[in-house]
Amino acid sequence: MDVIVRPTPVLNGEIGALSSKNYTTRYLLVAALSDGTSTIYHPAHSEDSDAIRRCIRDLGAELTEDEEKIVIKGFGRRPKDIKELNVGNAGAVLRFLMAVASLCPEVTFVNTYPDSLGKRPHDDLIDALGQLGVEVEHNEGRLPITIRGGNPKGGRITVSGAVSSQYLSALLFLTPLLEEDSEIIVLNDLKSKVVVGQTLEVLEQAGITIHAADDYMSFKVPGGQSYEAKSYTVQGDYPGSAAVLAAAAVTKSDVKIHRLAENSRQGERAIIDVLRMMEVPLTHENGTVHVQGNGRLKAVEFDGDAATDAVLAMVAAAVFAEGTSRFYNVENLRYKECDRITDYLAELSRAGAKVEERRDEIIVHGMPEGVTGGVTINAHYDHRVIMALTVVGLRASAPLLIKDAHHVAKSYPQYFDHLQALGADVEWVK
Ligand SMILES: O=C(O)C1=C[C@@H](OP(=O)(O)O)[C@@H](O)[C@H](O)C1
Ligand SMILES: C=C(OP(=O)(O)O)C(=O)O
Repeated sequence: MDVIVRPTPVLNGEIGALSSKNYTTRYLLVAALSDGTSTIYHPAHSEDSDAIRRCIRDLGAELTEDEEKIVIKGFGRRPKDIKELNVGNAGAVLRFLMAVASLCPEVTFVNTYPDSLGKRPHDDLIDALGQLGVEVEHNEGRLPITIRGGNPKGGRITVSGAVSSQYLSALLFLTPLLEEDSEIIVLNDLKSKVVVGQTLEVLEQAGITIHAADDYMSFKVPGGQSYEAKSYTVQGDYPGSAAVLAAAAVTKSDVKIHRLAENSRQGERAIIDVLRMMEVPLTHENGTVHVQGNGRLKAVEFDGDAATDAVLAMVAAAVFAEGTSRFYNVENLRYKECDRITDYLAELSRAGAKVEERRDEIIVHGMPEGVTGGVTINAHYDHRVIMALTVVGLRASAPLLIKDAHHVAKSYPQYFDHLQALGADVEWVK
């Protein structure tokens, strides 16, 4: 399915934020790793959250769901002996479950997105699991991957954080369940460090003790722990909402998004600060962000690693700013659903934006007069590319046709419904 995005000068209205992808993944996982029955209120509904629902059910968790909540009876440290898991295109789900699979005799993760998740590297996690005595068969660090676990005991593990924080998070979920104490040492920097804060927050809520160094480069994990069964409430999602906020920032708007907690640990909360730096009129009070855009924005310089999943939306806003913006420290955007530097900038250029890439930077020469548009965009299987190009299309002279825009459902199936509700001229076409 494709989407046509037509120029839309004005956006007005209110929406509730979608539920957080990252917290939904984590709460479903810790509920599955407990022996009791947990309840998760307002879980996300998307392809990635369906993927973890499906996989933990395959591993032996019992799930019952209604409109408001999901009740999960976990499998604790004894997942079912199953042969195959399909995580769809969900990177975090794959990495977290690769660690959990080391409690199973033999599980194969199949490759259903050869051109997206199938291209992403997992070597650093494979190496770390190897140190625990887990045997991993793989295709040059990529899917399909077979894990032959059995009985890892714990101990000293080193893991590189240079490509993704998800490898470290995976080990933090696994090691408390092992018989012996573990020490995890992070080598070569740690990208997306703020997301590890979300992992630690959820582990603490699940009754797990971890001793983390302040810089998150080393951890002491007591072994023999059990996940407690609990009730959790999923907060609103900043990465997805960042795209809607960017849309409001580049138009004349009066837009409110509710359910975005001011004190959230999501790094992508920085979209608010970045839009403020761009001099977009907005307020953030009582969980509601209110943007009253006038279409005028100023260029910014920003360390994108602090808000990994909102950088594409920030860049889309910068396309219309006065001056040159620079988003630095973003190399790990290259290892996502597509290469979010080269592939994304190719699509932005096609739409008429003036952008330049470095190995770890995105540079945007702002065009307050707007871009030409009138072209077809390749989504590269990437929900965040789709959302960001939609923002650009709202302020193009001629419509953008985004091919395969249904991949937006990886994290935000209702994205185009939300934009339509705010008055955006977007339309699904076959
Ligand atoms: O732990 C997580 O849930 C995530 C970590 C981040 O990935 P990296 O650590 O690979 O940057 C983020 O981009 C991804 O959407 C979700
Ligand atoms: C990169 C993302 O997700 P994942 O790594 O879980 O596939 C994302 O949601 O933008």
